[in-house]
Amino acid sequence: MALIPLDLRTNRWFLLGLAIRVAAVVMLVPEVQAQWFTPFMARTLAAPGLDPWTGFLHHGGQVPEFFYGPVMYLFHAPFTALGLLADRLAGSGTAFTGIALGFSLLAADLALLLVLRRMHEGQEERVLLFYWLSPLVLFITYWHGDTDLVPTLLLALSLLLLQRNAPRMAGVVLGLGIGAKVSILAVVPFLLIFLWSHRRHRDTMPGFLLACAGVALLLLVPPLLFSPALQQMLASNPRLLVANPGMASILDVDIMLGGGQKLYIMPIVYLLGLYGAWKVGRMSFGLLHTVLGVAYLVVLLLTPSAVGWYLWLIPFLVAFQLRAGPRAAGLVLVFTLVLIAAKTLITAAPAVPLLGLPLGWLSLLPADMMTSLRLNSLMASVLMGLGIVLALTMLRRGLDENDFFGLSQRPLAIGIAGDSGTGKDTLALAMAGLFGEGAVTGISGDDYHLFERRGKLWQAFTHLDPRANDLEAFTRDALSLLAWRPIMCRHYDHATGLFTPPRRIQASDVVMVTGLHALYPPALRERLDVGLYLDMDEGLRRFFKIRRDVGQRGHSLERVLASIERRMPDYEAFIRPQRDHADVVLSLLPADPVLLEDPDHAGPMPLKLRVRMRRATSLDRLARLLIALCGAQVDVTQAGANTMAELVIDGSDVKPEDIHFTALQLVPHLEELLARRPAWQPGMTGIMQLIVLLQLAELTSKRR
Ligand SMILES: Nc1ncnc2c1ncn2[C@@H]1O[C@H](COP(=O)(O)OP(=O)(O)O)[C@@H](O)[C@H]1O
Ligand SMILES: O=C(COP(=O)(O)O)[C@H](O)[C@H](O)COP(=O)(O)O
Repeated sequence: MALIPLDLRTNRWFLLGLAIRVAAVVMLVPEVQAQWFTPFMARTLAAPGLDPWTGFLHHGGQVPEFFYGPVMYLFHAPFTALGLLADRLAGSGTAFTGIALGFSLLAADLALLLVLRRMHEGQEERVLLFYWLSPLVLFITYWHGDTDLVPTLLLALSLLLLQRNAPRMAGVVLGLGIGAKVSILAVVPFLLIFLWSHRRHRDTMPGFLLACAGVALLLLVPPLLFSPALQQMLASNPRLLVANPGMASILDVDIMLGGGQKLYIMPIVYLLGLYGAWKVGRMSFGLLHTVLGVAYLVVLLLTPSAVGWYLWLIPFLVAFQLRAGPRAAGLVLVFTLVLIAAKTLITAAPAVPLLGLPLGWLSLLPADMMTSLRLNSLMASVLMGLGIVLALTMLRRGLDENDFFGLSQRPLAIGIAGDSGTGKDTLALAMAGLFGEGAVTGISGDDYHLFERRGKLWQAFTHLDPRANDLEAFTRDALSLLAWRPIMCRHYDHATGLFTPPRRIQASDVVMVTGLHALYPPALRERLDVGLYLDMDEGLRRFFKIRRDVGQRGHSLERVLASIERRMPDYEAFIRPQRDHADVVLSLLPADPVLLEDPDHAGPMPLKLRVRMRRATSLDRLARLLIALCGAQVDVTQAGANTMAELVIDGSDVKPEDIHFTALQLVPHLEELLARRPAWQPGMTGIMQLIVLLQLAELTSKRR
């Protein structure tokens, strides 16, 4: 129990679900476990060897007994070995071995709960409701006895690792999943399409694929080569391509083409699913969960599949219910209950050795009703109908949300304008941390200065004069990147005041357009999804600019002071007016202005942040969360007829994890939408990241 987090150990719903599970493991003996899995584990562990499958057949085992890969066997071995020992000591046949197998599944069950809680941080209570108390999980695992929880756990863990920017580890875990049950292979093309759809993930694809393939081949090739029995068991697995008389196969659904030829529906639907995923473009995590869930659902609906396969839906049904709210939960519950009723009609109820009762309400029904194909077909038809409604609902919801980055087919465009030293580069760098290094391409107005530092023409112009900058090229190149076209652009090196040779800049999922004039050209401004203007307190700006330009850019104090004074008219004429075109105006203010009087002050500079927003719903909720979760002081002024809504936030010791938790409250499926866990900055920079993210969320909700 020590592995279980305290908040779970004291949660009544968790304890209820645990009690149900333990009672089921002790009291019920599912037929598939009694007939197949327990004898296989008992016999092979009684005579351990490198090839348990052949050993089992030599000891009179029947096929198909355990048509899983070595990982499934190794997962259950520790628990069932203890059960076998208990049976040896008690002389109780395989009773304890069966119970031990049940507890082995309970361990996988608990691990999957923990994985889903990490995947949906901030929604742990509802994860308990939608997963831990799911009738489907209880029915399939503890009533019917399938062991699909193990590959489902590995699949969910692989998705969590992808979400946590660990693609190589995700590949290893997915390889283990394939080593548990080969059918997980069906997921791999969808994950590759997801990775490919994010330019920042493309270079991680080889690592992910090699790790997955390497682990899967290492686990499956040797046993398959050297164990004819395993070949026989896997090949006879009724769910694979080989159709077995009397048992369902994924090729059961077909259309006769005459002349004995058939058109198998499953391969067609699977390929259409891959094509659909490819056409979506940049896929959020939420949409990846949706695509995988719908793909599995379609496979399940099109094949009278084993009950266990429905477990693979669980992580995606949980994600769907968390995002889509009560109506979705109701739809999933109805689907689940009809599924359980339909499957109960055709599968055996577990034995109850302790009570000796023939369990199952079915024994109360007239015998002929049980075998009536009409009832069975009716249930299957209702299930198909509900399944199609569920699949369409999941797909619509997933596609709607996928628009978080604006149209998922094009880069997101964020503009940051402001005077020199107001924090444009600092904020752009912070936003790159939010979206992921490889996800952001930056284009800076400084690179479009017309002259180098020593140029004589700086006598005629200041940098703030649009005529001293090639704003046409700046606009043209920014729009090229936003159309996914690469550009060739030189760089203005502030360390030397010289231009570097042109270099190729490739577009990515997010394009940050920063510079003195980022909101100046109308053609550029109109294409931005969010326009930010940094309006730093002038005293603070001078303090920061002097410290930077003298310390990092090699200017003399006199030159910087003279430049600041000389630029004031152009600031008023060309830079400040951009503020009226911004969606958000961010102003860093000194929390302790006295510190500015000491130009040599090298310690921390406590800051406040004033935020003015055009699009500002849930302003009060944002303020409340910043106060409650970030420990900040917040003053709110609602928007007026001609004024923007305003927040003044004070709290320079705001921690990144508090900002992350605040963001999850405001944008619950944040990580799914960003397809990663964002890296937050401390203090007011982190708050600025949050404000920009909320603007993007507002933008998407408006587009829906
Ligand atoms: N959010 C911030 N928090 C703390 N200091 C900042 C922040 N933004 C800017 N600064 C300070 O101001 C200086 C200038 O910032 P910078 O991003 O280079 O401005 P710009 O790109 O607008 O010229 C930085 O060197 C840094 O010391
Ligand atoms: O005003 C700016 C813009 O840069 P920023 O907005 O980053 O301050 C710089 O002074 C010029 O680019 C020249 O740079 P340098 O002083 O290196 O010649």
